[in-house]
Parts: sequence; structure tokens; C-alpha cells
Amino acid sequence: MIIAIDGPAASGKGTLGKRLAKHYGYRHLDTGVLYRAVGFALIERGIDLNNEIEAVHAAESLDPEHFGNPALKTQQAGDAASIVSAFPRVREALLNFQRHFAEEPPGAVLDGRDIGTVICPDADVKIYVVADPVVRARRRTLEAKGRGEAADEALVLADILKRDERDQNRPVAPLKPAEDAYLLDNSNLDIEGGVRAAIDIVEAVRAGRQRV
Ligand SMILES: Nc1ncnc2c1ncn2[C@@H]1O[C@H](COP(=O)(O)OP(=O)(O)O)[C@@H](O)[C@H]1O
Ligand SMILES: Nc1ccn([C@@H]2O[C@H](COP(=O)(O)OP(=O)(O)O)[C@@H](O)[C@H]2O)c(=O)n1
Repeated sequence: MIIAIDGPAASGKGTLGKRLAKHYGYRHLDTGVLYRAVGFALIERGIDLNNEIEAVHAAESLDPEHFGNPALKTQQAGDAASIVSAFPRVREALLNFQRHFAEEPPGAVLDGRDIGTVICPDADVKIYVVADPVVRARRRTLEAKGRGEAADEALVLADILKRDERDQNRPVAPLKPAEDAYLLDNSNLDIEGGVRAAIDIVEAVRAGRQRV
């Protein structure tokens, strides 16, 4: 089974993806890390983020060993990701890695922006996670402070809105729910509540299948 999770910045995709994967014994891929790693590779080498050729080159030479680098979690890496991810050839270079990951047994949960629409259009279950932007900014600020970083909630909110706007309006693989995605608004749910709601969706889809 493939579970696709998409949604805007800091909506809780990764948290949910990890928990669903654990619940079902599947593997989990946070696809945002791929784009963050591309953006970060350019920052590290002092290359302009609008340099498409270098961004494609970085995407083609990513090393999954580096996906755990804590520097990828920063706002700077997120912003860089949002710029380089708009290049169609960067997306193309990362496509096979994601599809292979999705297809390996015993099953996979992938989270990102275009999993249900482009990477895994035939995913068994698609969930589009949303939350009020102010709630998302508060959670992300708490997260950054928890890592010991200085974070201002108003600036985090502005960053989230700017990134969502860019991701929604790019011509290739824009952020949007797949037509057959289930909407999950976790603005008023804690993490456990969000996980339960997601499991309910997966189980409802499975039960529906068994009846056919
Ligand atoms: N339902 C929730 N209630 C409270 N905090 C949440 C909830 N879902 C996620 N979070 C927190 O919000 C922050 C962003 O979640 P994350 O899973 O990283 O989002 P995304 O992968 O969409 O960027 C994290 O600090 C996470 O612990
Ligand atoms: N499948 C994906 C995942 C991320 N991205 C891009 O990468 C950026 C960072 O993604 P992320 O999922 O790590 O961001 P957060 O929601 O964790 O803040 C996004 O703003 C998108 O521009 C994408 O284009 N497609």
C-alpha cells in the first residue's frame, strides 16, 4: 500500500507520515528533504539559488547519507528548497528516487507537495493535510525554539505564507490537493488526534475496497 500525504508548509505532514508508517510497518520518506538538500548544496557552495544548471546538477548528485543533516531543517534551507523546487528539471531529477521508494515492499508513506498528483497518482490513500497558517506558524516557532534557535512567530508566519504562495503558483507540480484526496484539517487536533483521524481515513478506504 502507498499512502500519499501532501499539504502546505508546517501542516504536520512529516509528523503524520512518520506515525502512519510506524502504525502500518511501512517505510517513510519526507520528500521535502530532497529539495532542501538541493537548496542547501547551493548555499554551501555560495551558488545563486536561481542557477538552474547548478540546481539540476545538485539534484542529480544527491547523497541520501546526508538527508539527516540538521542544517536541512532551517528556515533558510526551506526557502532555498522552495526556489529550486520550481525548476522542472530539478523535479525530474528527483522523480525516480521517490517512485522507487514508493514501490519497494512492504509499503510506503511519502509526504510532500505533489505526491498524490505527480509522484504517486495511483496511491492507495491520499491525504491533504491543512491547518490554519497562524497555528502552523506557532507550531514551527515552538519547534525551532526547541532546537535552541531564535524564532519570531510573525516572521515564521510570513515565511510560511510566502513559501505556500510560491509552491501553489509554480507552473510545474504546484501544491494542490489531488482530486481524490481526503482533506484533514488538524488546526484543532493535537498530534494524537491527527494520527487517529488519518488512520480512520486509511481504514475507511481499506474497508470500502473489501466490500467491492
Ligand atoms: N496536530 C498537531 N498538533 C500540534 N503540533 C503538531 C501537530 N502536527 C504537527 N505538529 C508540530 O508542528 C510542527 C510541524 O510539523 P511537521 O510534521 O514538521 O510539518 P510538515 O512536515 O508539514 O512541515 C512540528 O513541530 C510538529 O511537532
Ligand atoms: N514533494 C515536494 C516536497 C517539497 N517541495 C518543496 O520543498 C520545500 C520544503 O518542503 P518541506 O516539506 O521540507 O517543508 P515544510 O512543510 O516541512 O516546511 C517546499 O516549500 C516546496 O517548495 C516540493 O516542491 N515538493
